[in-house]
Amino acid sequence: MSGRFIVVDGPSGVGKTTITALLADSLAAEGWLVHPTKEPTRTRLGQTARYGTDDYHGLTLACLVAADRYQHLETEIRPALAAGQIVLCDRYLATSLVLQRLDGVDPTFIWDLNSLADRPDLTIVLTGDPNRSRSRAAARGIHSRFHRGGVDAGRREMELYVEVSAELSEAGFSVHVHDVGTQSPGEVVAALLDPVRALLGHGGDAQALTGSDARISES
Ligand SMILES: Nc1ncnc2c1ncn2[C@@H]1O[C@H](COP(=O)(O)OP(=O)(O)OP(=O)(O)O)[C@@H](O)[C@H]1O
Ligand SMILES: Cc1cn([C@H]2C[C@H](O)[C@@H](COP(=O)(O)O)O2)c(=O)[nH]c1=O
Repeated sequence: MSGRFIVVDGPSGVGKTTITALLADSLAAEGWLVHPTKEPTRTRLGQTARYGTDDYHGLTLACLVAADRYQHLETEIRPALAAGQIVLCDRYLATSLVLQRLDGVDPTFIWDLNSLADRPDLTIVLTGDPNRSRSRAAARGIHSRFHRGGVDAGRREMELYVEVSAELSEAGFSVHVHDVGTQSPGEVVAALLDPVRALLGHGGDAQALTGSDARISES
């Protein structure tokens, strides 16, 4: 039994956490076993990375988030996949390729550091107006130096996510870039269900999920 590994990435405030949660609800309502999670994780190591960006920079932060990722894979993601679940992860490799690069780390080092991390079955990259994303992040609350900086910082972050999406595709990753524009969270999720259902292999027909597939909930 083997599940599916889907990650949701993109700039601060673009809506990753909101969309991951709603996507998880939609898939669960269709009967799929879903394991929503996020990086950095809620462990001591992960929280050190999430809230420690004023203390840790460059190579140190790159190694911290990579260590958290390997622990996450070993203790949570791989077991959930082995149990046939759909793992939905808020932030993953694209974040490292963008934020650590903004932090002055050579991309080759970031690729090398992550070379033994599992390749997601689908990488969703959300993009959107940097002004809107930055204001949403500010309204929600700032807990990282990467959230600070004005719209110029937001624009650079967004451009890098677009570049990194192309890099990931070239490296053989399956990448779906979605511009959220002025869509509501519900509209974003509705648009993302197409590529997700294509991955899950039932052509958008939730009724086809009736008990024979190992990834379907017993309930
Ligand atoms: N499509 C949307 N339309 C309107 N508001 C949204 C939308 N998506 C998210 N929001 C709101 O924007 C704020 C930031 O959303 P969220 O925390 O999901 O973003 P994020 O990308 O996970 O941010 P971060 O990376 O900084 O944690 C939240 O208050 C959320 O309710
Ligand atoms: C996965 C990942 C995270 N970070 C840092 C950047 C931010 O401080 C936090 C993310 O916090 P949020 O609550 O999700 O906005 O973690 C990083 O530098 N590199 C990474 O790969």
